[in-house]
Amino acid sequence: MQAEPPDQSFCSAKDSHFGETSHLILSPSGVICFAAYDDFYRVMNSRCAERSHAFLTLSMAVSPEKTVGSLLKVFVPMVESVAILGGQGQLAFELQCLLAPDSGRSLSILGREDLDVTKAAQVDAVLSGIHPQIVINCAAQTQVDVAESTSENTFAINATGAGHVGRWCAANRAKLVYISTDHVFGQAIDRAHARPWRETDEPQPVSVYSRSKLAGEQATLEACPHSIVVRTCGLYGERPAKGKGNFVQTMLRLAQQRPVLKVVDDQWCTPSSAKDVAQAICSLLDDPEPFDPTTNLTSRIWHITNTGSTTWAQLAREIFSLQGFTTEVIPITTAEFNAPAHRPGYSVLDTSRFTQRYGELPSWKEALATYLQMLQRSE
Ligand SMILES: NC(=O)C1=CN([C@@H]2O[C@H](COP(=O)(O)OP(=O)(O)OC[C@H]3O[C@@H](n4cnc5c(N)ncnc54)[C@H](OP(=O)(O)O)[C@@H]3O)[C@@H](O)[C@H]2O)C=CC1
Ligand SMILES: Cc1cn([C@H]2C[C@H](O)[C@@H](COP(=O)(O)OP(=O)(O)O[C@H]3O[C@@H](C)C(=O)[C@@H](O)[C@H]3O)O2)c(=O)[nH]c1=O
Repeated sequence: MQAEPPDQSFCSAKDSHFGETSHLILSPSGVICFAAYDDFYRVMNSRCAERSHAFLTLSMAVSPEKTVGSLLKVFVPMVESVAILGGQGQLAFELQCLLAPDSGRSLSILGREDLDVTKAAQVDAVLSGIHPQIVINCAAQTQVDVAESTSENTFAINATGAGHVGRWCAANRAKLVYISTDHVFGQAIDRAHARPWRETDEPQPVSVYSRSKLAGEQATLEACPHSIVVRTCGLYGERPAKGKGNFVQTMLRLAQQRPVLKVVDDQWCTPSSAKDVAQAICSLLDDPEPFDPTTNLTSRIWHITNTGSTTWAQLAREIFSLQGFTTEVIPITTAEFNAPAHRPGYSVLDTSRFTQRYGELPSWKEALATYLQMLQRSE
């Protein structure tokens, strides 16, 4: 096979598998050449052998100071492919924007109609047809109140379906990320004595949705040794879910209809930008350590939200203030809102384990301002 003529529109991406000194250079045609390092061949050989990829070695007269053009010594297919399940959802949209092909990975976006996680045979057939090295399971029934009256279906998706995906990933040595929720910490505790929940704290889910998500976490971690769980909260993204929307866009919509809105003021959490959380998930994907199968189960759980905490009523006020709306927010209690599902009184997540290793996400106020500016630009 004749090597492709080098073109200069390469981008360089550090590859964490080979440490800081090596660079992978991605050509637009999707092959990867590199500044050669001996260990690169050893690992790449084994990787490509695993995937029965052609591993073409051309002449090997390589030295780091040569130009990209002369460094075209080894062509390898894409080294990692990613499949995102629940691919038509809010978080999946942000992930696919970040994991686009020029990030050095190939991407499969699988909506429910492409892959229904409740159907084990379809999970096996579709994933075996793609053979992703990384699976991000964003598939879920996320309508918390609807879940109260659809327990069987909710568990089939959020828990049993997660197990199907976990088993395929285990059998095919794929890394797996399961997205979970702050709602697993359902206990309504006194705000004055509360501290953010750590990954090692015992969950106390109080709704069908939160119980199904906790079961999904357990199914994932037990089925697949190379899996992690990312718990987050109150996601708002550019493409809200069909059935659920997101709180920010709901508030913007209701404010157009009513001058006064009643919003609960006794649920403390950290509503987060789906884009920021997706960026954080990409940090985890770039680091092999979190997927180390020898770590214990809780070490494979990561809390990721923007920083700070608030109530939904305070968030609503901040939305309207930033938008210059005069909408009045009347604080009410969860009991007064009287929704079908119980919700945590305090579900602020302690994200220090993630931030110590990868850095802090923006504050919830900064994230909200950025999001609203994005919405205004896209109008
Ligand atoms: N939204 C939030 O505030 C938070 C979400 N999370 C978690 O993050 C993840 C992503 O959330 P988000 O993007 O907001 O959710 P969305 O509701 O936007 O997306 C979920 C996607 O899963 C799909 N889906 C539903 N059932 C199945 C199935 N059986 N097989 C395959 N796909 C299915 C849905 O498809 P369809 O549209 O056809 O139903 C939808 O596109 C979920 O796991 C959620 O529990 C965690 C904390 C907060
Ligand atoms: C629309 C509205 C909601 N609320 C309350 C209801 C609820 O307690 C809170 C948030 O409303 P939402 O409908 O956004 O929320 P909710 O379904 O509670 O959102 C949850 O979604 C799932 C998927 C998660 O994983 C959680 O992290 C959380 O984000 O605000 C009001 O008080 N007034 C209103 O006008």
